[in-house]
Amino acid sequence: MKAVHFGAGKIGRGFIADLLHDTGYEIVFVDVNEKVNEELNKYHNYYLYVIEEDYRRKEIDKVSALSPITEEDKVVEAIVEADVVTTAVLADNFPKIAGTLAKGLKARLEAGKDRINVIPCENALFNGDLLLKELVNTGIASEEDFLKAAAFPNTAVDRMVFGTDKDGRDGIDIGKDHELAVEVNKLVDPEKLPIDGAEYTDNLQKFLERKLYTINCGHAWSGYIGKLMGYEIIQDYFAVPENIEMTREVMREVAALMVAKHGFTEKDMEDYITFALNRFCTPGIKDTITRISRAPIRKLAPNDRLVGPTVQCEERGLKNTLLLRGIAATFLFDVKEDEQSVELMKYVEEHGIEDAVTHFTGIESGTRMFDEIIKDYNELKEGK
Ligand SMILES: NC(=O)c1ccc[n+]([C@@H]2O[C@H](COP(=O)([O-])OP(=O)(O)OC[C@H]3O[C@@H](n4cnc5c(N)ncnc54)[C@H](O)[C@@H]3O)[C@@H](O)[C@H]2O)c1
Ligand SMILES: O=P(O)(O)OC[C@@H](O)[C@@H](O)[C@H](O)[C@H](O)CO
Repeated sequence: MKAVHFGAGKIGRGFIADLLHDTGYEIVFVDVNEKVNEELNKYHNYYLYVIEEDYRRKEIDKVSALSPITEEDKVVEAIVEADVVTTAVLADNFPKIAGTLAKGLKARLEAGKDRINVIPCENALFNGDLLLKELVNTGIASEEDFLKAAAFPNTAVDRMVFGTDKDGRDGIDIGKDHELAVEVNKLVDPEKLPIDGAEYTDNLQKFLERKLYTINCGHAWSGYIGKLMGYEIIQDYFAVPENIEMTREVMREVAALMVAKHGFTEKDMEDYITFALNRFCTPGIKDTITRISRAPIRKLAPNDRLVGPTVQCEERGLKNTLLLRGIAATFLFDVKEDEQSVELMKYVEEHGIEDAVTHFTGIESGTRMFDEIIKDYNELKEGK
């Protein structure tokens, strides 16, 4: 069996390819990073190291890599021959992979190939729908044709993964726990599950929102607030018990929403928060705030991890005080190496914070939430 996977980064190699490999697929990675591609093509294997098992080494073999820039024809051929396609490139990069993927799917149709599962593994609500939209935007085929060629289930993706240099090779440290939840009803054949070790659900939104709005929200929130407190490594922030409690409180705001909206029990949510915080504090790992809070414009989108739960709490009359403060802190995330941070800072400078809040979050001026964000922003800016 053959898999084509876009994005040989940390989640790509450290999680998705791990599951694909254990399912029995040979994996062709498609990545723009020539150095990673060279190493994959030189050794046809790489290593993962399981953090909680004293960094036990696990080999992933039968791999190769192609560049979508210099070898697009070969990528298209590989898609034609593939049994499954997956992605982990960051959802912001969907427009960049869409052209090549669209050509591959069109070629499958022309070759009379069976419908294939295209499974995006990105932190974004409804990532399958988003990817399909980008494919249609290429104009290479119609939505109807793409749906004839492939199924695009939405997913939720969760694993700790960190790049590492060990044994003179580029490897990945991985957490033992993981979750790849896939919308089963959108698969080509819900009876034929394409990836072992994934979970298949017909109520993805429930699990997706719990993950994105609790783990990723708590994570990003801690990064934005932590950076203003002077931290660079998130484990240093979590080394202080008061900080853990502050993050627990913001996650509890989300938990109340998950209980009200999705019917999780309060205990389910308390356990989930504890699980998440324990993971954030795993001894021996170092995760930078610039990574966990990366791409702030994506993270400020109306249905993403910060604004999504904040607005839904407001609509249900639930507390969102800390969530609002986290949104305000995001507008102060000033990191020169992060393209979206640079764009965000420039927008605020040119248009003012009031305009920026509505522009990026969709929260209108004249609302209580808007006023709170502006108040918090001004306080945080003055170092209060
Ligand atoms: N890192 C985590 O802990 C984690 C956990 C769960 C989910 N995620 C999600 O997984 C996805 C990948 O994140 P990551 O941490 O692996 O990022 P990463 O930066 O390590 O990997 C992304 C990879 O995509 C490649 N890429 C970018 N543009 C491309 C293009 N046009 N064509 C082909 N390849 C391209 C990059 O070169 C890189 O190798 C994201 O959506 C992220 O939100 C990450
Ligand atoms: O990948 P992002 O930028 O959407 O979010 C950053 C982190 O919160 C995220 O990568 C987590 O570490 C991961 O989702 C845990 O499974």
